[in-house]
Amino acid sequence: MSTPPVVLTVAGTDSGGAAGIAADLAAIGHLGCHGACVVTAVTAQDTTGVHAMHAVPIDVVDAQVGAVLDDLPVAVVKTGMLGTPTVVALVADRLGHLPLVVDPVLAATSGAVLGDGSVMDAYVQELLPRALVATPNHDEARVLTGRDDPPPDLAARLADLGCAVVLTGGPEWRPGRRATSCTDWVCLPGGRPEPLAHPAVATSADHGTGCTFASALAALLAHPLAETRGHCPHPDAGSPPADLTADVLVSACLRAAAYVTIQLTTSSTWRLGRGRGPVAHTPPAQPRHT
Ligand SMILES: Nc1ncnc2c1ncn2[C@@H]1O[C@H](COP(=O)(O)OP(=O)(O)O)[C@@H](O)[C@H]1O
Ligand SMILES: Cc1ncc(COP(=O)(O)OP(=O)(O)O)c(N)n1
Repeated sequence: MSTPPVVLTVAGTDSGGAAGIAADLAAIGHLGCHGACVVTAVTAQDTTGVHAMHAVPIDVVDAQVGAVLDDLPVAVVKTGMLGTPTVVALVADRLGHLPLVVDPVLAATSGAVLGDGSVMDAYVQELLPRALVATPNHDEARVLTGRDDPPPDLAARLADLGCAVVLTGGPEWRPGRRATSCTDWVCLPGGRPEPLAHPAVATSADHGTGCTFASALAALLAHPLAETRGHCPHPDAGSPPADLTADVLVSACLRAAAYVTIQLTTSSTWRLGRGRGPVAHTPPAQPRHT
């Protein structure tokens, strides 16, 4: 195997091994990249919720960033739980010259707040304008825009900040009806939102799905970006790539959603924990060809 592209995840830990760094490093590795990590926060978390949180001191976050940048040719940075506006600003400042896939984590599905209003403001003002791609879910998009609009309108509004947007959507369960599909909305700055639909997996083992999708997308973008920009983008290489075409983004989104679907199918028969179980982080099973 040739040298893999490096994807750096900047995120929090989940003691239950479902979301955050655990999900990120598994997806990044499964999709042929080397994962490096900067830990921003430690959470005491399980399948039922988040029980405690500790923000890693900013000088230690900064030292982790420095250690990675000094030694490894980072192709893409993926961000998850950043936790404080200071960490959001540090990422924009120290990593803003690299292609950034920003998952603007503000809350866990269990309801726990992982980023408050000041973090939300920092995303809008400092990080999203420098990102290559943002991957909010519908709730995060509503909070970031302050509007309660349909997903395609929110995707277009966020893309006006200057980044491509993949607004993710899990299955919509309505009383008496089983959802059969999920729709993600993709929008490039100045472009029209396009729906990408894929089959829904019926499962309650989906904790960590958003982290897994964003990391899979980062890994799948790292391959073409490392190829066109060279394997070792120097920290001073300049502005983020203008080479993210709609075709490249859509293809990476479809493949990231297919990876998530395979992992959700695997974990759908597991019985782990008392709440929403983890999405599988075991090596992916081959998709079935009928
Ligand atoms: N039950 C499911 N079956 C298939 N795909 C799913 C399912 N739930 C979520 N996904 C997909 O996983 C990705 C992230 O989902 P989403 O639920 O929006 O993340 P989050 O955990 O941040 O809310 C999207 O591509 C979404 O369509
Ligand atoms: C440490 C940590 N980071 C992120 C999340 C959110 O995870 P996500 O996959 O977006 O969604 P849920 O799994 O919470 O539905 C988290 N819970 N913990």
